[in-house]
Amino acid sequence: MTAQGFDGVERRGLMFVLSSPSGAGKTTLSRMLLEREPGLKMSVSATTRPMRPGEVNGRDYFFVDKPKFETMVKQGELLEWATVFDNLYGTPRVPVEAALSVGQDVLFDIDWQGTQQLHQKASVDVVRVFILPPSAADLEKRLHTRAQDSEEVIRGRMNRASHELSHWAEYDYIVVNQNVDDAFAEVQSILKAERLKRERRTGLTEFVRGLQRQLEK
Ligand SMILES: Nc1nc2c(ncn2[C@@H]2O[C@H](COP(=O)(O)OP(=O)(O)O)[C@@H](O)[C@H]2O)c(=O)[nH]1
Ligand SMILES: Nc1ncnc2c1ncn2[C@@H]1O[C@H](COP(=O)(O)OP(=O)(O)O)[C@@H](O)[C@H]1O
Repeated sequence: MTAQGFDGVERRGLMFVLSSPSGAGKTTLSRMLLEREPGLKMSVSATTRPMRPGEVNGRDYFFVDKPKFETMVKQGELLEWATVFDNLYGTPRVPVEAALSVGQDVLFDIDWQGTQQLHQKASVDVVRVFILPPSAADLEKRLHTRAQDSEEVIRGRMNRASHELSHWAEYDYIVVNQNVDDAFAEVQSILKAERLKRERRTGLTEFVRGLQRQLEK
């Protein structure tokens, strides 16, 4: 599980988690990260929720029915899974392990339940970021401008937001998404700094030994 840093020092891949109340901006920030950060691969979840306009099966989610999802759970195909808004969501295990094994970092857009499960399994490799909206009014406005859900679904998402918010303290970093470019810069800085953490940089001992050999010549 090693990646090569820009400086040539090997390190372990990391699992970068973005969570937030629905509508706070996870999807937007994830897309920006994937566009600008080479070496980062999105984990595409499986879900039983209906596809929204503009979504693509296999890109945004693997859209499956409930029996298929339950089979995936039984066969141990999911790294974590949870019920959110009456639908089932889960992370397929194989693509994540494959990406980490070739030295890529993996980005997850999952809720607090999935984040807890991932952290229990791989704590040192998991970086947890929680995105907050600047206000409840902004959150509601964003859910409306996204124009992908019915009034009833939006009401449900707003009702759940306060419950989701209550899990903020289980995360390593908190970003308020007021201006999207500022929030993106903050999320990107977290990723860059986490990639440099000593304990992930498995190649450091060898690198420093090489430096010492050069100095002793
Ligand atoms: N535990 C878990 N949660 C997921 C997974 N995929 C998506 N979610 C979460 O499910 C919630 C609903 O996602 P979605 O229906 O796409 O609506 P969104 O909130 O507008 O992104 C969000 O909080 C996602 O982070 C997953 O694989 N596992
Ligand atoms: N900082 C921001 N300011 C204004 N609108 C935003 C901002 N960030 C995201 N949005 C918009 O809010 C809506 C919800 O964002 P989205 O990324 O889908 O949220 P989530 O994935 O957390 O549900 C989208 O229409 C998106 O374009």
